[in-house]
Amino acid sequence: MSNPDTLIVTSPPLRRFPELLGEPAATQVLARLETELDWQQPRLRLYGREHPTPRRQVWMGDSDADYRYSGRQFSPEPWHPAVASIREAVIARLAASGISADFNSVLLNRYADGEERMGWHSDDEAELGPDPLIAALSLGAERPLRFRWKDRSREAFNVWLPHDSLLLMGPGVQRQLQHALLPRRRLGLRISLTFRQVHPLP
Ligand SMILES: O=C(O)CCC(=O)C(=O)O
Ligand SMILES: [Fe+2]
Repeated sequence: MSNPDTLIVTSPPLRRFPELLGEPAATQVLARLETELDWQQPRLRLYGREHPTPRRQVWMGDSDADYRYSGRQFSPEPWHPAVASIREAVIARLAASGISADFNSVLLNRYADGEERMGWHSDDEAELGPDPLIAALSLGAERPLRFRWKDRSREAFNVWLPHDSLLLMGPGVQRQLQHALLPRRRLGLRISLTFRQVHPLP
């Protein structure tokens, strides 16, 4: 079988699929997202002080998929056609593995270099429901996503995310683990697209 996926953790399910889009499509779409999206750098409040987010991001999705992230409310941008077709490719790849998923929104993260990063968190906002399924496509520089268990007696681990790989965080991952994209030296541009299903709160 070509493109076998790697089961990193069985329970809760954490799985990496190589080559979602193939070349040259993956490299072309990276350049397109880099230039065509309106990348934002919101300021974050941390320990009572404001800091620029150490990366840029775009929140995209269906118009009713309002979302809170790091204490901020985001209204999604409309689907960019390239992102809409990536969403279809993600859903199709998961379906081919017997996983039924739908996504009404995506957070795109742009890390210009190895200094840019994302701190420890779980994607456990109420809008995502109790057991979200999140699928993350990585484009550009290969970096590790670091995972640690909320039960700190278990060992933390890295998941390396090569260009064009898809990481699936299944039910329970956000409840049991946190993840972070830690700074690393000498790395170039990376863009990740983390697809989610948001259930707007009443
Ligand atoms: O850039 C990554 O791979 C991680 C992104 C992430 O954790 C998120 O969007 O919640
Ligand atoms: Fe996350």
